[in-house]
Amino acid sequence: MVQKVAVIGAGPCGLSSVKACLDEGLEPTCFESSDDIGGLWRYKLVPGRTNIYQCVIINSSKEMMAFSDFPPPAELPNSMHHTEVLLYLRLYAQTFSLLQHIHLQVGELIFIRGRTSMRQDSGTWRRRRQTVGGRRIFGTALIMSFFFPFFLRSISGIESFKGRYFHSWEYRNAKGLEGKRVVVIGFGNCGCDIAVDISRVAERVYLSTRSGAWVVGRVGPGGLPFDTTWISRLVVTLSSLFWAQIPVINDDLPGRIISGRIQVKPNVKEFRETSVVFTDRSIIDEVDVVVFATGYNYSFPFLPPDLQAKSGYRLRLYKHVIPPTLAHPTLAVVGFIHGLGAINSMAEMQARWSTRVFKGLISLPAEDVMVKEIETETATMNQKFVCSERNPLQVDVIPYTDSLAEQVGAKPNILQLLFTEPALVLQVVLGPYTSYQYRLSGPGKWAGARQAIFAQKQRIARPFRTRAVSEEPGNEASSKLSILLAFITGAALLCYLIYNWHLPFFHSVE
Ligand SMILES: Cc1cc2nc3c(=O)[nH]c(=O)nc-3n(C[C@H](O)[C@H](O)[C@H](O)COP(=O)(O)OP(=O)(O)OC[C@H]3O[C@@H](n4cnc5c(N)ncnc54)[C@H](O)[C@@H]3O)c2cc1C
Repeated sequence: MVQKVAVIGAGPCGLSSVKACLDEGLEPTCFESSDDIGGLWRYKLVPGRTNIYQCVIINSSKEMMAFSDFPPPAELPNSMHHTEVLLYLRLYAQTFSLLQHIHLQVGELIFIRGRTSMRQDSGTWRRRRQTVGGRRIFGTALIMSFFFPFFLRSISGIESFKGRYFHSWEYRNAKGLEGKRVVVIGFGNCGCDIAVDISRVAERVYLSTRSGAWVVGRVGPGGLPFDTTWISRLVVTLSSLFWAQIPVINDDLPGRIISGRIQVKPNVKEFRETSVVFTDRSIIDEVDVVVFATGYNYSFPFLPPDLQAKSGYRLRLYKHVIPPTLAHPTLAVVGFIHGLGAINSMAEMQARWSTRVFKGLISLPAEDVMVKEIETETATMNQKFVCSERNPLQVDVIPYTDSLAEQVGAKPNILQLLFTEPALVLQVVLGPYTSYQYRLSGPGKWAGARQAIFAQKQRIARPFRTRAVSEEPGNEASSKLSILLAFITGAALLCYLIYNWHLPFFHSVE
């Protein structure tokens, strides 16, 4: 009998989960509470469950965020606006006929475990609300992660503050903030994006940070996307000790700081009626608006409480996916993961791994072994990364995804490829770490994967080709000269870096 799988949410992780089920011959039904697919990437003027602001541009470049068997259209820009991310998701859903498996506007869902007796877990899941499709029993469930805004209400005096304050979750655009004095609290990606956006119209923006961050631009060497140069198997292996904290991706922030439009401040100590006091005792008066870009907490309200056990700040999930305490491994959490890279490819691999666990093709260790592994991993994670309630977990993206891919049977065999296809190995090891490499072999092998890898540089270059450039001999000579100059500049830069121990394109804001 075909196993039925309930997939909750039709955001990027839900869509790739539906596809993973279909690829494995399972029968998915996806339940989406809103009226459309796309999750967070469907911009709504009125705040909904998941939200983005009007200016959001994706942090990872298009090739780095692509699903493993669906390269984005070459003509899309490398750093896509949220409308283009949504377009990509719609194309993905259409191409793989996912829409027919998705129910929209299903209302709130609660899943309860099926039981064969009072004590015996049957391993099935039953939907409690029956708005769509009547009573349904599912063999397995794939759920996405759900976040809610985290307010720093602990800062004293917020109740006496007479200005306006809100969480970044409510922010859409800078309308209404013209000429205002605004304090943005939080130096993460949202806080920095929003501070930059508001700083174009406000009188002044103050950006408060507790511990600073590395700020990285999207534009890397040669005008190419930064991540396609810096996130390769080789570079990441060589620099794995470098990233204790996920950097802030922002091209405009340094320019706004240097021009004084944004002033960086330390942590907020207290609020007064019209002013904000910082921990260095400096005070900003006549503050009109405070934006709490203080991140998100997660919650899985539809799950039984015993499955919400935590290890450190993270949920206690084996491989960050499956609760170890279930009598039957029939529930997986997909996309509850952070690392230096796009969530899409990690979540997609989690879904591929989960569906094979559901089918019994991957067997899990005994409960105590899984629990021990989770605790050890949590301890290592806490040592290596800056984890907190709002950044509950972080992984090294490549080793983590490889470890799942290995069990799926889709990890690229680099040693073997070295002998059979050395040109491909160069792309896989030195080229951008794109997810097509997980479709070269094994279950889910895609005939187009090899070509997708070889053509990724052309797809990256395509949006830059906006005009015809003449190929006159003069141009050739000047391009040779450019290469020579680039070489000399590179050598000089390297000497400078070694001397000063800095890396380009990174700005540390403390
Ligand atoms: C401002 C912002 C920028 C970001 N930028 C990036 C980026 O550049 N790169 C990146 O990799 N990640 C980024 N992220 C992270 C982002 O969370 C992921 O890109 C991605 O959207 C996660 O996919 P998801 O499917 O898990 O969740 P979502 O996209 O949030 O989708 C979840 C879906 O589930 C539905 N749902 C929720 N509860 C229920 C329920 N009870 N029943 C049924 N349906 C339900 C929601 O309506 C929604 O459609 C960003 C996040 C934010 C907030």
